[in-house]
Amino acid sequence: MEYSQKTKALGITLLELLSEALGLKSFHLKEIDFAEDHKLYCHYYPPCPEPELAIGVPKHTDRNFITILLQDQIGGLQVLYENQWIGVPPIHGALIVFVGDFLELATNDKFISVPHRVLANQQGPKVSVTCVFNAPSQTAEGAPRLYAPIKELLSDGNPSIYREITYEDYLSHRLQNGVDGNSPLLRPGMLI
Ligand SMILES: O=C(O)CCC(=O)C(=O)O
Ligand SMILES: [Fe+2]
Repeated sequence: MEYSQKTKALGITLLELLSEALGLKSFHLKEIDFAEDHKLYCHYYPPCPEPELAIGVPKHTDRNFITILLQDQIGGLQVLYENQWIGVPPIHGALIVFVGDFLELATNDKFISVPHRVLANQQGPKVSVTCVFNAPSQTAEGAPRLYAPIKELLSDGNPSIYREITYEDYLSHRLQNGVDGNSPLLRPGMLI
């Protein structure tokens, strides 16, 4: 409970800093409901006798605004950087922050949602905790919530590259991707 409250507060601070980094007022991302739907998930990875034949979590991008991840000392998290899987070594007390697909969309690709995966491991069990800031599918009035790049970030030199979409549109593109793990934002139906 306390961890949940602290990570929520950290997430809000991050949203303020990210807003400023984008040249927006510090409350901008928070005010467009980025901090509204906050959840905590615990992952348990049992030790795997043949890790080369298995995967902990397959390649994916996160379907939210941001993820704050706490990993233990076992390791196995990798990010895809320039077509190579790079290990993210565990550092005691450190948190990892992922930009999710909806922040990539909102910032018109200024911030990129990086594909990542978790390898299976002979050691273990491994545990991790993720705190996610989700993109609500509906408005407070119950209408489908629309997502598009933030207008203040767009200009003639930086036109919107994404269509206005609902969370349902996003999910259906994500499901069409099957198991390739690529961001649904790369699909033609998302791009203008
Ligand atoms: O457990 C981990 O290290 C990462 C989990 C993850 O990528 C996720 O929950 O989206
Ligand atoms: Fe993830």
